[in-house]
Amino acid sequence: MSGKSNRAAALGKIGMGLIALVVLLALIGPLAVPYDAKERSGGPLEAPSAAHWLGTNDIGQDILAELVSGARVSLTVGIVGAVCVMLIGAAIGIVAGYFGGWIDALMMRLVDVMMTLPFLPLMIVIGVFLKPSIATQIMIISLVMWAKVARELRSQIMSLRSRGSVQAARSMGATNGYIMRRHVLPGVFPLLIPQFVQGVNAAIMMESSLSFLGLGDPLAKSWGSMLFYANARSAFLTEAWLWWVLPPGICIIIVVLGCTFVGYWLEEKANPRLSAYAAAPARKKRADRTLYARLSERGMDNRAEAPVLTVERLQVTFPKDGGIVRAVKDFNLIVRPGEIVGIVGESGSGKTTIGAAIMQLLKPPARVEGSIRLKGLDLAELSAEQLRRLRGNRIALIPQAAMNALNPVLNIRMQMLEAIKLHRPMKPAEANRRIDELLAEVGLSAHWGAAFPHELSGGMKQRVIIAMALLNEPEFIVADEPTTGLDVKVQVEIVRLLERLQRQYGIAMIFISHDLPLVMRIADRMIILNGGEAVEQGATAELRKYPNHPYTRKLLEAVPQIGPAREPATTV
Ligand SMILES: Nc1ncnc2c1ncn2[C@@H]1O[C@H](COP(=O)(O)OP(=O)(O)OP(=O)(O)O)[C@@H](O)[C@H]1O
Repeated sequence: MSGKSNRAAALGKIGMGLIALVVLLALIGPLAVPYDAKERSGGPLEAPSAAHWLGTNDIGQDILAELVSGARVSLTVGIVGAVCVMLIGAAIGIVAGYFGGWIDALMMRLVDVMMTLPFLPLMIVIGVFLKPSIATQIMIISLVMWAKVARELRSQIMSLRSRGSVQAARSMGATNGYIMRRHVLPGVFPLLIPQFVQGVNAAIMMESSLSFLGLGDPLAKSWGSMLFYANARSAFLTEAWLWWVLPPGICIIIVVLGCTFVGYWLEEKANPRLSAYAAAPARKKRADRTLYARLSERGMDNRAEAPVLTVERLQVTFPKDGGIVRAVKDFNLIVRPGEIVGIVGESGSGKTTIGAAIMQLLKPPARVEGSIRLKGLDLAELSAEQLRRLRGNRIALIPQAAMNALNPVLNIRMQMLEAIKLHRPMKPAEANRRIDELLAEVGLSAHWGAAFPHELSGGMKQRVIIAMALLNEPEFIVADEPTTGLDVKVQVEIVRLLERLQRQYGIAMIFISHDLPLVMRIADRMIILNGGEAVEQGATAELRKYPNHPYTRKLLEAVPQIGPAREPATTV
């Protein structure tokens, strides 16, 4: 967990402690009969005598009782006020953001008007007009605060509405009610909680201000009304302020600080990207050090480094119709640290078979010959248990069809938790933090962890698969057609994401695809495969400029437009 998240959690605990203190005060409130300052003579307030504090003088009540009673009023107005604000603001924000068009235009103009109205005169006019009471205070608080909530939620809903999964659900004939329930509301719900806490905070402040202005219920003792009476009876001018101004002031500060800390913590929890982004530079630095800084320190490029993966004379055959299919013929491959090697070839050329052979996933009757070494470790010699420990841990696969790779009956977080548990014992809290961090890395907010695969668009599922592949920080990744079935825009997003993460973590990777332009975007080196045979290989830029083999030339000619090739990793 990042330092920032630690800080947020610590502040959250302090905040909850402060709020618990005030709630305790509010709970014992009924036991304390408030001292009725109104009944006292209209003269200046005094500092209480010792007898007063001991409850032995004729007033018979003390400031403490008033403070305790005030906690009830302030909390009630704060919570009820915030509930009203959230209900009005959320209803208007969600409807405007979801339906858009003229409904949105109309509602947002109303929001604009509300936000430009001068707050203080409005409060005084309404308060005087409706007569001071708790109900009036709640009404003023709701009226003044809903517009901000509506505006923030509207923008969230607009971004959720445009997500691929919502579009897909709509294209499958899902009703507005279904989309709202399954896609939109689950997306905004985590944001409502921190907003509510902040709302309570603001409402308590506003209640104090209203009461201080004399717009509070004259019969209900609140901290604000204590300040009102303190002001009205000159306590601010005498030493009595210490007793009549400081205690309610401190109570207000305690509850406001408590809500602010809890709100901050909840916001971090609802949006782990806030902390993930803060943590990102440290992570990058570490990856840079392991890969690029290390290389420049030695004055060597990565071609001089020991390969992460070495494949020598790989042959794969399948029995078919009494004969055999030679799916891979005499294939050689070297992948060095931090390198992406693209394997390109048309359908049936043997790409997936090579990936499966590297992952040791081919079973008889498939026949595999040759050697596959991960940092010198001969994978063919490992036992089934050793291989199990290796897969998903030191080497990971990003499979072709993300839709089939995810378990439809488990939510994303459960699947990611299982992937971690398979390889390393981790406390649930730590594992969950790792999951949130990885989801944020692939551009998904933490609440998607609770989603089931069918709730995710193809691109989102592929992001989840990428996050799962990275969970245990593998040294090597086989990305087998990781963009199949995705539209062109999402394909580019996924490739950029893979490239960023690969650079960030310094992982070696093979990127398998039939899509030559896509491979050229990401790969440092490429291998052109035809009929199970590597017909040509070389640095991407070289191969593009000077293709030797007729098949490579044919493939290049078939590409209408090619984007700039990725610079080799060695030039960094
Ligand atoms: N389990 C199997 N049994 C028999 N033949 C197989 C098997 N798996 C693959 N092959 C054959 O091996 C050859 C290479 O298949 P492979 O799936 O590796 O190609 P590919 O380049 O990945 O194709 P695509 O891009 O369509 O996935 C094909 O001729 C295929 O028919």
